[in-house]
Amino acid sequence: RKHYSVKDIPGPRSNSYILGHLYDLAIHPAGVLDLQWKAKYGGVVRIKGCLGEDRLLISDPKALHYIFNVSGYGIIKQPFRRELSRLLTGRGLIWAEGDTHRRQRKVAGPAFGAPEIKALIPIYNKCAAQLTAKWIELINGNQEPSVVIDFPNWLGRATLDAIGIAGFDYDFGALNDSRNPLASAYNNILQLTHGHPSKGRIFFQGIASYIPMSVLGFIQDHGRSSAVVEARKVTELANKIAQDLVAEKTKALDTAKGKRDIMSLLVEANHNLDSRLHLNADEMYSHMRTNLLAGYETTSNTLSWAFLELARNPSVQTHLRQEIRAHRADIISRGGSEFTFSDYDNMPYLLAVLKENLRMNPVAHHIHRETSKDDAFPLREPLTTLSGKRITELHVPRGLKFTTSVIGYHQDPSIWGEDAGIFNPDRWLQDTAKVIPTTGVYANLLTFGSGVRACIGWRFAVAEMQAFLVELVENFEFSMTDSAEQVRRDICLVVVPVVEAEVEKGIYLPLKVSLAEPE
Ligand code: HEM
Repeated sequence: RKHYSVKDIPGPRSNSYILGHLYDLAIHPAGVLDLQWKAKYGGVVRIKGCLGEDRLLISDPKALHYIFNVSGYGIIKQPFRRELSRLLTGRGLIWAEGDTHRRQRKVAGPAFGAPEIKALIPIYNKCAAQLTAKWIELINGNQEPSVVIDFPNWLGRATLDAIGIAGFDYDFGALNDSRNPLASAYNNILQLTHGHPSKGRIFFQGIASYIPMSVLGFIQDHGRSSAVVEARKVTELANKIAQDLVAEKTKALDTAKGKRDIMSLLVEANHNLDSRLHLNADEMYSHMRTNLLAGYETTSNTLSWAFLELARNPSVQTHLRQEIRAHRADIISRGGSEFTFSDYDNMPYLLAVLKENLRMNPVAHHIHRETSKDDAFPLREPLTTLSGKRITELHVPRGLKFTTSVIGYHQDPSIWGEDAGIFNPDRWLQDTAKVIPTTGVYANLLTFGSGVRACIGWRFAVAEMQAFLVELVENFEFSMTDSAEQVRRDICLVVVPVVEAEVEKGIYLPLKVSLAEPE
């Protein structure tokens, strides 16, 4: 065990024995400490958990490649985090580990392939067009030529509708304020359950791995704290709706074929499988809750950050609008009316803006893991230990908790160039954009994770974001407001915009929106 220790790895001092760096990491804007520490200590930093526990914060590309793409199920999710996730998502993909995960993924994966997502494009286009119609109404009803729009609120409702219809053939009616109980339940669920963590909650999470799973499970199933009670209510409601949807889709198997939503495809795939692979009823309901939670606020907040970047960079906005209009003219000239999957994929500047936003604004800025055995992480940058040894391989003990720093990796100048900290879509149009592939399922980025546990919905999210960007940038111009100038990146499971002087508003990003001038 002597050789498998991280005690000799340099890192910042902690001022709190009880909370280590966990509280600092939770209250600082996302990524700030990661970048400071990376600049000082390099791609592997020793940080403190609760009660003096040693952990690591890792952004070294070779180590990340090993963790995500080589180790397979040898590196696991932290068990207490899986148990906490069970409360909101049940025993679905986010919770599952090892063979159970492999089996679930095999059944669920095919519904997220490229042809399946291609078929969903008209749904995303329609949801984006509905949002446009609403904003035009607001602008027309206003004396000024522009209105101030709270982006996460509007994009949240539009993307909830999109995932409802494309994911389950279920209409939340969120854009139309239909007061659907499930929509209200999921609206801001993350802020309710993960926002403004107290020191007590951080300490609880820090030591949760020492609490037996059965006790943790009991707290979740019977606890009285408002976050836990609310999460149980949401679960009950979502399970009931999932039950009805699965029943309806199972019935539809014998009659009307042809539904292409993710859940219908899953029900169909499950039906055709032999019983060893089968998802049971509980797993099917969990799958719906998992996709709702994993696919909704991630997408809407990523889009909110994209529009902030566009408002800050008017020339990027203009360039993108020109590309969209040229493509629109093409589509009309060939007798079409809508953007298709291949239109979106043949718009280099759109892709550059999308990727640059995913690089600068990864909403899952930390991905947490644990070693399941004594292990060795290879390093790209040799590291000098506290005792003066120079190492190119890091021996880590079994049970070590560590965090991969997505922002640290995304802003590594040795990969992305000296201007790695700046939003610059043009980098994706240059040859240097073909950087040596390191890790990630999309664009060499870790925004969607990588390896066996990579985001199952990344194609879904990319296509959906393309549809919203194209529709909204074609129709509107976006500019900054005083509040938007003070936006900071708060951590609420995902990274969300919060206005410094208006914290009480929660997730909030007001931008000025006016009709785009015709060409
Ligand atoms: C911009 C939008 C999105 C981002 C940034 C994102 C990010 C991520 C990341 C980083 C992971 C890996 C977590 C880990 O390794 O611990 C993940 C997993 C997952 N995501 Fe996404 N996601 C997005 C959209 C979606 C959508 C639209 C869906 C479904 C419709 C979805 C479903 C899932 C599921 C089910 C998992 C768990 C996969 C597994 O463990 O096998 N995500 N996502």
